[in-house]
Amino acid sequence: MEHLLSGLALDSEFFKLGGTVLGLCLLFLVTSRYTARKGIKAIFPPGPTGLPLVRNLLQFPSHFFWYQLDAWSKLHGPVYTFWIMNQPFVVLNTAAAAADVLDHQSGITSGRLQTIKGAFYGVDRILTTKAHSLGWRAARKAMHASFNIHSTLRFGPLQAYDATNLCLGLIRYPNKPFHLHVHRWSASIIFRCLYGHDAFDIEGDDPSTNMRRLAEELVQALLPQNSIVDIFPFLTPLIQRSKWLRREADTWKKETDDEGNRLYDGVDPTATWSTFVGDLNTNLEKYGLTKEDANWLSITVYIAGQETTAYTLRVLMLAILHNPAVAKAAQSQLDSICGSRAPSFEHREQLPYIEALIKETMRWRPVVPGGVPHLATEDVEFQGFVVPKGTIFFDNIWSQSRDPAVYPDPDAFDPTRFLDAEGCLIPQAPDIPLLAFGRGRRVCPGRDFASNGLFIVTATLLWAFDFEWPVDSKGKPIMCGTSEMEDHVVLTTVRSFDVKITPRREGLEEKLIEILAERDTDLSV
Ligand code: HEM
Repeated sequence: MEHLLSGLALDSEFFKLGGTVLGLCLLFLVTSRYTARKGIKAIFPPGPTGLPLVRNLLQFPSHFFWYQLDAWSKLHGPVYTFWIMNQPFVVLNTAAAAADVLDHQSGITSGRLQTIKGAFYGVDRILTTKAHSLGWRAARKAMHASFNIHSTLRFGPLQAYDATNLCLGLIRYPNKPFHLHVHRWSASIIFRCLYGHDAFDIEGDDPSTNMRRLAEELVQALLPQNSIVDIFPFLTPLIQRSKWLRREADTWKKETDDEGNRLYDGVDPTATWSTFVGDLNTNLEKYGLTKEDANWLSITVYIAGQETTAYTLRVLMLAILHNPAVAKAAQSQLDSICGSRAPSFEHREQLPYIEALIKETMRWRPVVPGGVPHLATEDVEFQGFVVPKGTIFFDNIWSQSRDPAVYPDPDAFDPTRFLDAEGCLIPQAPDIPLLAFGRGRRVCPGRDFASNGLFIVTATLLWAFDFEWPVDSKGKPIMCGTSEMEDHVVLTTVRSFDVKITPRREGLEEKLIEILAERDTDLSV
């Protein structure tokens, strides 16, 4: 009984065999909330055949589920359905299919799974997992006010500062693993735009440690195999009545609430860039939020924005190391536009190759490859199919990004696919946005902020350094393969690897210190 809420035999052979997969949102393995409804004639897209009763459950790998979704897409085409028990999952494998369902019908395809264990953890306070409701709308509105394409520019100076600080950290602490540098960089940016304060130092305290731990605990707690209550919902009243059975969820909620409030109440009033929390606090009434909502929204922004951005930069570095010609082309454009001046946002329009490099990184190895599942809140008709309310849609970003009809030779890493013959960025087709950020009403609200941060950091890194694989004692490069990915439930990134950096400019360290001083002034203006 002890682990009733916290998990059913985590190592259970049953789940090891085929059960686990779908991260935060796929808790419905056995007890789906979906019930086939009388009165409508459902026409599901055909998909893989499964076994009686469990259907496709045992065909699911316990890790990297998007590779299985991709393999099925090769057999069943742009859309197919797979089933876990009686729960249908419709997988959207082309940008056109995803646009048809998630963009053009977003009013009825923007729900999220709600699970019993999730309710114990209070995940309806987290924007990413909130139902498509008035509360979700209020939180999105507040988020949009700070992170829309225009307002997010106010964080530019701090993103430029932290990009420079990352470069300085790489020079000063060359033995520190690259992924830790990157983690500090992305945590510092998101943290500072939320709460203010100074940039994180690479060797000092990491003020985001607690939040990161709590985020990881939540992801683990909500894994399908860790949620017996979603498998046997009749246990719900028992757990509701027992503090002892609820204690893990209650402890998590309290700790997260306390940590969030500590950070929220400690927002730096001297920050000159108008912090997200500062804006929320001033406008609670306008956004229709309580202080508790605002606290949880800030927590969400940290959780949703930190790893995704860091993981993308790790992939970008992997791509550069495997494609030195790409790094050279980017550096040649940087040198001709910026010369000895560090790149800034003012140079952005003249650096289309950097933009293309970032887009290609997100296409080549999207860090949310299976998307975040959307729930149909009404019956949905598309392409001759009728999919009932309660169906879960997978925005299969992985397969969409490697559709050869849209991206010829999809395995190649080639930023020029986003450029025209003159080297200018090709305008985005309406149904093919940057796929990595998802779709419809749920599209990532931090996408402009993330793109800005990735632009300035990529430009600054490539302006400052040459990157190579380090070598072993025999002079052999210590490489990481392009498919050596890690599975982080709904996220993925490349495994950690070392990088050899060589400054591209005389006196780079001093120059970076000067730039930091200038950028510090920009921050205080
Ligand atoms: C490269 C970095 C990032 C990637 C690849 C990424 C990707 C995504 C994806 C795929 C979704 C799901 C969209 C859908 O359901 O269709 C999402 C949702 C979300 N993202 Fe991002 N994201 C990134 C950075 C950020 C940042 C920096 C923030 C915050 C400033 C953020 C905040 C959110 C939030 C709050 C949601 C949930 C939206 C909702 O459910 O209504 N993301 N993101």
